[in-house]
Amino acid sequence: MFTLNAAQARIRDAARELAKDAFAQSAETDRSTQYPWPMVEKMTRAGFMGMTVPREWGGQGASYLDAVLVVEEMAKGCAVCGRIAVEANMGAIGAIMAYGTPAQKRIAADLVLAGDKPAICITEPEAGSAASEMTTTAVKKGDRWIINGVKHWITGGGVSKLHLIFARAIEDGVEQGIGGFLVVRNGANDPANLVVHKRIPSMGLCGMPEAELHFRDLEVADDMVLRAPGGFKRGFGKLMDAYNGQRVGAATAALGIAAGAYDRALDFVQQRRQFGRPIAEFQGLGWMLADMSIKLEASRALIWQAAASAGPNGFPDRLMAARAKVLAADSAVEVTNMALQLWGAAGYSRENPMERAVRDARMFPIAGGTAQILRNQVAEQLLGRKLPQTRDGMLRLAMDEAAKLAAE
Ligand SMILES: CC(C)(COP(=O)(O)OP(=O)(O)OC[C@H]1O[C@@H](n2cnc3c(N)ncnc32)[C@H](O)[C@@H]1OP(=O)(O)O)[C@@H](O)C(=O)NCCC(=O)NCCSC(=O)CCS(=O)O
Ligand SMILES: Cc1cc2nc3c(=O)[nH]c(=O)nc-3n(C[C@H](O)[C@H](O)[C@H](O)COP(=O)(O)OP(=O)(O)OC[C@H]3O[C@@H](n4cnc5c(N)ncnc54)[C@H](O)[C@@H]3O)c2cc1C
Repeated sequence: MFTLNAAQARIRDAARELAKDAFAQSAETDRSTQYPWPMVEKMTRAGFMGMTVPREWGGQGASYLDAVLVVEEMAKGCAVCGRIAVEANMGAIGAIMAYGTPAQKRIAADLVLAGDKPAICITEPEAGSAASEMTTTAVKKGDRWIINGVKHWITGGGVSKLHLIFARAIEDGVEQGIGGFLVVRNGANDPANLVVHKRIPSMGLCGMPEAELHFRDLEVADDMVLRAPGGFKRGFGKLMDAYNGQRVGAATAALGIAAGAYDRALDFVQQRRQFGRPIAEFQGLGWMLADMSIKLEASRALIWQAAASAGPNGFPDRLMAARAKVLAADSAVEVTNMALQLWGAAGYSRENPMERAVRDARMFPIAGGTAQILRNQVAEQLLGRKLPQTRDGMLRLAMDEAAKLAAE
């Protein structure tokens, strides 16, 4: 069981205070679909952007556990702000701080500490869950790499400056594996060959742009290649290792949205009266509140366990991250729906925050590895073996096993 120490409690309390401002503007962010820049400025001043960046690069060297405390509180007030806190502390920035050159770390730290939320560019129209089937290429030409391809559902596309692009690295016509390529976008047309093709309208989290990005002969200098240990051959695995941090962050954003809805439902049922008494007195509603709190506490326990598994310079454990994300994402969908139900028709109104919480929560069993894919990953870790999802992968596995049996 975890108890927060005094420093962690202070971080949580500071975030809880700022989340009041975040809540005050969250309906307008949802309505306008505009990125909440005023809140980003406040989060930057509060030290919540880039808090996990090591001290030597100007950050606080905060742990993943510190960061999830901030993400949960910010997401309780404003789901978009919660997601901003995730990507400003985990995912791309975590990968760069682990694998980057000093120059790359300097660039990334300066951007994030000044309020940038990096974009991580993995998914393609034909490679979603099957992300390793991506077709975006980076072809080496002299001391540069030329990137061509399309990524979609890129969170922050159009507002983010720092981009970590996953692409197939090709040298001398030979594919080397999947690598990470860093590109800084400084404005609408810079670099011109990173095109924000369109914004994808979404159901929830409406102040966060989701975009389709086109790379058309986008040039990346060799010194902006993020080289993880093991080179391109291990590139995808190493980048996914870092991505486990963002999975824990996404789980926490889901938890925060659900916890915010729960708090508001708990208040509501004690105020709202029907049949001459507060609706909280109806046993069926009490059981709903009980189930909601159980799901939230269980999610928080798995999230904190996963965050704490990272250790000082590592990433959260893959199995723990997947478990936490599955539970928190599925629970957020259930808990926000129950919270809306407790508010009755008022919950269904766009004048109140409940319907927004339901829409905001819905992304989490999809993005960051779907609920189904992450269950596959949990099963793989439990069984200690790969569970290939392609037909030829299954066939190869069966043939290997048959060959082994024949040899015995
Ligand atoms: C991993 C998958 C894409 C399945 O693809 P494959 O079957 O080709 O992959 P594997 O053989 O399982 O893995 C290849 C390689 O990578 C290593 N790996 C994979 N996952 C992890 C991990 N979580 N942690 C550490 N290492 C990992 C694996 O061990 C292999 O390494 P070796 O070759 O053995 O050395 C698929 O399972 C998958 O994860 N799909 C989901 C894709 C996804 O999560 N996309 C997220 C996009 S970003 C986003 O959505 C942001 C939203 S947010 O709010 O955060
Ligand atoms: C709001 C939002 C933000 C996102 N942000 C980013 C981002 O910043 N960067 C980025 O790169 N991507 C991002 N994504 C993309 C996200 O990672 C993908 O949507 C996700 O990986 C699933 O891919 P897909 O949508 O193509 O679904 P598909 O892979 O086509 O899956 C469709 C359905 O089939 C199921 N399925 C697929 N394969 C299997 C299997 N083997 N076993 C069982 N079920 C399976 C899935 O679970 C799902 O239910 C975001 C998505 C959303 C919705």
